[in-house]
Amino acid sequence: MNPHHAYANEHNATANPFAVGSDVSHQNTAQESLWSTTNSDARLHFSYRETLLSPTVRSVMIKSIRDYYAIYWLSKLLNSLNVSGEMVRNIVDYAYPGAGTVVPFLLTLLPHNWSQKPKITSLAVVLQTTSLSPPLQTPLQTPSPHHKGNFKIYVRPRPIQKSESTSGNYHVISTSRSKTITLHYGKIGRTGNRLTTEHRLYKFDHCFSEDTGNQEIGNRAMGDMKRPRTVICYGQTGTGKTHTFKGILDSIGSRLTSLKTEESVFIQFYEVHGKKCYDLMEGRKNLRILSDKDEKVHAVGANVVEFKIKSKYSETSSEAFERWKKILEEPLRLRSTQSTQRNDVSSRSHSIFTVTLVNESEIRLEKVKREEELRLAKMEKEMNEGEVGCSVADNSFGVDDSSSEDEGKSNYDPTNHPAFEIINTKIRLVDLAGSEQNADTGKMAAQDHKESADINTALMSLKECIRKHRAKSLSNYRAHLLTRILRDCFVDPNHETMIFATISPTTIDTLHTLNTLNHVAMMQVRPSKNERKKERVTSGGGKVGENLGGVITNVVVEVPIVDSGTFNKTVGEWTAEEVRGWIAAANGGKFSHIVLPVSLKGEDLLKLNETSLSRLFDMTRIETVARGEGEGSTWVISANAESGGGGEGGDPDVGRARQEIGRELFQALRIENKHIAQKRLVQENKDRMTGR
Ligand SMILES: Nc1ncnc2c1ncn2[C@@H]1O[C@H](COP(=O)(O)OP(=O)(O)OP(=O)(O)O)[C@@H](O)[C@H]1O
Repeated sequence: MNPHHAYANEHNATANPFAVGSDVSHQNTAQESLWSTTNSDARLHFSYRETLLSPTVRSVMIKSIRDYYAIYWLSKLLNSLNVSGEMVRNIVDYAYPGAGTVVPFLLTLLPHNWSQKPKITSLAVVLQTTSLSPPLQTPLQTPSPHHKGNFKIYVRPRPIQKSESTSGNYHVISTSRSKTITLHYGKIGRTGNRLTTEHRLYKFDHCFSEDTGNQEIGNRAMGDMKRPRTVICYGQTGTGKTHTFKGILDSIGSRLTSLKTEESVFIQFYEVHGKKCYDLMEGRKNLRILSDKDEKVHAVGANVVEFKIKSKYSETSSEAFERWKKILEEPLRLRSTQSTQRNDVSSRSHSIFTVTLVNESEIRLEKVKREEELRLAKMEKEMNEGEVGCSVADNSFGVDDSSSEDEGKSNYDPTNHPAFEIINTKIRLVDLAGSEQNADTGKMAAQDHKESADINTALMSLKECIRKHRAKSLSNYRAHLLTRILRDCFVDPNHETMIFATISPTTIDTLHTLNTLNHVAMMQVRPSKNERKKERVTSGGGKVGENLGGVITNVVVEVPIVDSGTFNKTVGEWTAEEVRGWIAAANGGKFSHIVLPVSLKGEDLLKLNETSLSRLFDMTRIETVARGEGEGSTWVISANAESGGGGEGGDPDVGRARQEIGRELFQALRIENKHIAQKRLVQENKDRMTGR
């Protein structure tokens, strides 16, 4: 938004959608009612995103990210020169947050033939471009994640989309050396005049770059296919879980169909939606998930489709691969999707695909063994005549998801089910439902909220199970249907689990990305005994404990958000137009409803005290008119001034509100003035040192 747009006068009244004097309070009401259907967090998120996208904050934020890298490079270079730590600190202190200017300055100081000079020159180039290049960064003090055993965590950011960049989004993440990822988490203070940027460095088993293709992802997920494994795609809606899932499906297919064998694999594909389960291989038929006496989970009645790796010996790999794709076409289409605000085709269910590689001779052996067991059991029963067989309650997850010890066991005999015939290797691929947050749920109905809550519960259970398992304590996988299905991951030491956390690189998704990274970071670190007693980690914007396995460089920069190059003068030097521009954007737009006389300059403003400032404008509900004749009017009023005029003898509440605004305006002006004066001083010092 151009800050000047907030100022309206009679001449541009028709061009401005908020015409002079028109009452737009109904728009506020509509917005309020939308917000009232959700909770206060949503409001917070909306305003957070909008603020980060505003042009002024955007440029300060991008500069802050670049400065971070500039400082990093700078200290690295100076270190390589064996410059003393004190010197590095002094230079960095001096330069920050204007590291963009310190690079050319450094060039003037360094000898012409200095070997590192080209590097510094290229840094200057980096700083001049708008897109950020990933830094060659090593974590300064990253605690290495504990040995992760069978769990691996990968992070995959998706590329920024065209629509996102055209709406002013920019990168807030960067990956480096395949192991670390940095999230630049900007926070605007309540006054709107302070930006705090946290640069959070996380370390994982692998961090892919945005341009990594699905083939590389698939290869990583498949490994040598020798051990049973579960690959889980986890992340916020719209970050590429399904894209990754489909890529891995293709990789499995292409790996299998490259084999020269007429053997078969068996495929199951179903989805879990709330407490219901549907077979994607058979027209979304209702399924029941039951545990057998060994607590192995089975999708009872699920269609198990046989896929012959080569239908005949002469079939080529690409023909076989086409058959593979064909088999999966319908189930992929059938996946339950529903429109949300974030992603038009958003998965609101967990999809579970399994492929089982079967060794026929072992199947036969297993069958014979089972039949023998059944025969013996039958004989025993007949011998104990009169004794009633133990019938355990049906525990279809579709009906009951309680978590007692006996639950889930049934008299269902898995040997009759082909899914039981898991002999060699089983590959399970899970596309989790998107972790939708309240911020995205402005349009959600009550049913959707319930669905969202269930998804979040499932994801929390998953995280907890992984943590518990890694801490070698018992995982409560019975806590949720999803974790029951994934039971192998928590009980079978031979089972490998890989989590592909997908994230969005953009500003608007910062809070979600933070959430995803924090969660997967929590999964990767085995909690110590002490930590288990005293859990210090909170998610989202809260404080993050060291056990996240990441490093947080918390850099606080006070930035006069309004003064981002539009004018670099002290308040006393502002023209009337600059005054209006500042008023429109200062303190997060808090004064944008104020209309000052058009001729009021910066020096006039500084002469006014709090009371005189508050008398400059009149606050009535419908229309706010500046004091001077024909000097303009405005369309919205202070949140504090609900009714009536604020003039002498008017509503005392409005009078107080007006005084309050006057006081805040007075303070904001002084803070702004101080910022600009400080900045000017720093610049003068630099000029003096460089002899300009
Ligand atoms: N790595 C990537 N490269 C290119 N495009 C991608 C990548 N990841 C995601 N996309 C694109 O982003 C969009 C959203 O991706 P996708 O549907 O896979 O997200 P999702 O996380 O599965 O969302 P949901 O949870 O709502 O299903 C799609 O148009 C997809 O093609």
